[in-house]
Amino acid sequence: MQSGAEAIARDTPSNVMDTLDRLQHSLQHAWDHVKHGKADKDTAITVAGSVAVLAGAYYLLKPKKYRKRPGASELTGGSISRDHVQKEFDDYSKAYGENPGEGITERSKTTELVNVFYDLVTDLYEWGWGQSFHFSPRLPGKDWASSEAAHESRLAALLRLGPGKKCLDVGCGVGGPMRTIASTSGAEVTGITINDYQVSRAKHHNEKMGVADLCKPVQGNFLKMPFQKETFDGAYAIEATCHANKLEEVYGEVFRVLKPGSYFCSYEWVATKEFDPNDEDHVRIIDEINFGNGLPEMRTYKEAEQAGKHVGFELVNSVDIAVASPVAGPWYGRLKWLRDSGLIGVNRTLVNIMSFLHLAPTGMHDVHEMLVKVSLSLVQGGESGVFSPMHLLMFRKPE
Ligand SMILES: C=C(CC[C@@H](C)[C@H]1CC[C@H]2C3=CC[C@H]4[C@H](C)[C@@H](O)CC[C@]4(C)[C@H]3CC[C@]12C)C(C)C
Ligand SMILES: C[S@@+](CC[C@H](N)C(=O)[O-])C[C@H]1O[C@@H](n2cnc3c(N)ncnc32)[C@H](O)[C@@H]1O
Repeated sequence: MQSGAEAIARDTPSNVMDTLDRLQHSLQHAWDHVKHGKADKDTAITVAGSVAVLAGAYYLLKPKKYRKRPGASELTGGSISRDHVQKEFDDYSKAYGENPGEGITERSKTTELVNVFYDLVTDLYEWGWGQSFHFSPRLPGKDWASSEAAHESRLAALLRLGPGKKCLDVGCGVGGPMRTIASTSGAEVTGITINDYQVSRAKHHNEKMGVADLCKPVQGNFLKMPFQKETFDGAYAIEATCHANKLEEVYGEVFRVLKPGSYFCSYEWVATKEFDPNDEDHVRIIDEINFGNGLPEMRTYKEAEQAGKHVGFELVNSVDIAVASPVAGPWYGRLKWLRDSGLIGVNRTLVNIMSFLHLAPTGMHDVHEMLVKVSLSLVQGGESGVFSPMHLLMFRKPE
């Protein structure tokens, strides 16, 4: 069997391997000094520096098959060719109006802009967050990964999924939730996303994790789904329907493809009852959240409830998971931690280095800056309580 080091040696350019070799030798030399009690300040600096460079090189150059996430040196603009990333980002930015609360000005372009948005951010999300593009409350004694899985599998339980059932994931991203839900319930999950780059990423992960038989990502518009009526035994949407101009349009399509008597659960992005449209700060926070996340506008949770009822659903439950548990940590804690620990700063430096070396497409810097900014707005939205990304709505299609 091939070792990790051999694989790195095979997949890495020889000049880089020479440099790594030299570093390894000076590290060995310095370590011998330390062992024999001859360590001085220079030796300590050599050891610390070499460890940092080796760790950095390993992080950046580790061959793909040993990684769960893309490396900083592999950031792309999804399906957008590298010379068009800057222009697409500039056009995306111009699509947002100047007036408070305006969101996307030409609503006929929303779906196209959302697709561009995900071409621009998908690699950055996978790199800096993981395969599930959503938030979760932090459960006591659990790490973020388990808290995320619990947030996802709650939906499998609510939808009463099990082996032989067919479920729809409305806006599936690169399939993190789909894999959790299919593997906890045994149900077959079909995911739909507007973005074809995400479909290729989702297929790649499904194959790698051995769940491709149960998880089927397809490219398509959730406002006009390529499925027959009454196909699915259940459906869920995780932080995805917020991209639709009108919630009725996407909810109506979900209603059509569900079998009578089955359930639809959605974690909705909403302005909470704390939101005051006359408070300039609240409006600014929501505006910034819309821009940095590809949203046409923000809905209130009441409007979301109404939208479901308008298309024929019965409302079974409506609860803001962000405030439901008195013991869970806040959903924005992970973003806050990334910022406070300095990791967002490290990422910014890496993106800048990759852009300077032309390893990342021109424009990636601006996309990353948009995310840095929106991470602050999201934390402010959470701390002030005016915004929730997880208002759970559970609907039932009548028999
Ligand atoms: C549901 C949606 C996306 C929710 C989250 C998955 C993303 C929202 C903001 C994103 C991020 C912000 C800061 C980035 C950081 C600057 C970068 O270095 C690494 C990636 C981030 C942490 C990134 C990760 C994903 C988010 C948390 C929306 C789109 C409807
Ligand atoms: C924030 S991501 C969430 C992804 C996934 N639910 C998760 O939690 O990992 C939103 C998803 O909605 C999808 N989406 C947005 N608008 C869409 C549309 N009109 N049709 C299909 N998918 C859409 C995006 O492509 C993306 O996959």
